[in-house]
Parts: sequence; structure tokens; C-alpha cells
Amino acid sequence: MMLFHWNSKRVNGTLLLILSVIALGLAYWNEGPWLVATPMSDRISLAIGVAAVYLATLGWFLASFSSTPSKASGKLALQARVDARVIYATETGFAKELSQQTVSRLRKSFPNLEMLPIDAVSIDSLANASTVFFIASTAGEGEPPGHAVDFSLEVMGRPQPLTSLRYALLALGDSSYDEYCAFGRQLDQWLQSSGASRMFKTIDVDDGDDKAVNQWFSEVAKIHA
Ligand SMILES: Cc1cc2nc3c(=O)[nH]c(=O)nc-3n(C[C@H](O)[C@H](O)[C@H](O)COP(=O)(O)O)c2cc1C
Repeated sequence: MMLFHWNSKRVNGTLLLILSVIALGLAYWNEGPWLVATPMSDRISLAIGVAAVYLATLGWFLASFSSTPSKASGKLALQARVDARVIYATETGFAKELSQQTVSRLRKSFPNLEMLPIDAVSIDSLANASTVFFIASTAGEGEPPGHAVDFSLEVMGRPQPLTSLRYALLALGDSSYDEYCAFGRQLDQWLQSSGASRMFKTIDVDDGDDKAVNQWFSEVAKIHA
């Protein structure tokens, strides 16, 4: 379900709309020729008063939508912000196995971490996630695993708005194939073109290489909500 979020654009837009309605109302009220003269001092005081009320209202409005959450709502807000996932794309199961191990190592830092196969991921759920750990293998001749084909065509078909997403990627492959880690690389490129930020350099795993897998776990251990 999409929730309505008050961001600065919406706040500014709402204020502009309110001010435009007020301006139209005042224009109607002031029909007839406009008086061009130096305002009297009581008018100047009134204008300063109105400006002060406007600024105070604006300050209150912005503060109420962007301030630190109260204790009661803090837990909920934190959970919404730290929406972390481990997403895997696998042909023969290795990426899923590594995902399970990744989840158990990250559980303390990300209590609400979710593990998902890539075919269960929509662009909305990615855009709403703060942190994603991808583990993706390559199949065929440089192709995505079978359950990742729809995602690669439909979601990765063009850059998406993922600027608030940070990610890490473990690309599984075998350098004896011409298209080494091709799907992992496509995924990485697409995430970059979508504005997501890489938390650390993408790690390639050549034919299950333990050293690369251990490097992944040590990098992952440094990541916190
Ligand atoms: C039929 C087949 C095709 C593969 N094609 C590629 C490939 O094109 N490029 C590559 O880097 N690795 C390729 N691999 C290697 C796998 O990506 C690698 O073994 C990986 O660890 C498998 O992970 P998974 O079990 O999660 O699918 C292929 C493996 C198989 C069995």
C-alpha cells in the first residue's frame, strides 16, 4: 500500500496553493483602481505582523513534518526508514544459501531484515527500501537466472528512481564462461543508473571462491542501520 509522505516538494506545493487562493481572494476584494501611495505607518505595522504570522506558520508547518519523531512514534518511523532486504537471484541454489547466511549475520543490525527472491520484488518495494543486499548469479550464456528474467526485462528495462537506496552486491559466476558475472554486472549498472549508492565495491565470486565469500561477510558486518 502506498502511504502519503509529506516531503519538501509537497509542503511547498501545498503552501503555494494556499497562498494562491489567498491572493485570488484579496485581488477580488480589491477590485477597482489600485491606490499608489506611501503606506501609512499602521499599514506597515499590519504588513509586518502578517509577515511574522506567515513565517511562524511556515516554521511550524515545516517543523511538524520534518522534526525528530516523538518517542511514541519513533519506533514506527525507524522501522520505516530502516527497511532492509536481502534479495537473491539463483539458478542452482548457491545465491539463496549465501542469502540465508547473510541474513543471519545481519539480523542484529537490521532486526526487520527481509529475504526475498528477485521475482518477488517490485520497483515500489525497492524504492521504499533503505538498504538492500543483492546476491545474484549468472546462468546460461551470460543470462539472468530463470526466475530473474521478468525482473531484468520489466524492472531493469530503464533507470528507476532509487536515489534513496543504498546497496551492496555479490555477483556469483564462473570465469570459465565468456560472460563472467554478466547478470550481476547488469544489475550493478542498472542500480548505478537509477541513482542508488553502493555501500562497498561489488564482489565477484568465481566458482564459489571462499575468499570472495568471506570478503563479502566481512564487508557486510561493517554495515549498520
Ligand atoms: C548452466 C550454467 C550456466 C552458467 N553460465 C554462466 C555465465 O554465463 N557466466 C558466469 O559468470 N557464470 C555462469 N555460470 C556459473 C554460475 O553463475 C555459478 O556457478 C554460480 O555460483 C551459481 O550460483 P547459483 O547456484 O545461485 O545459481 C553458469 C552455471 C551453469 C550451471
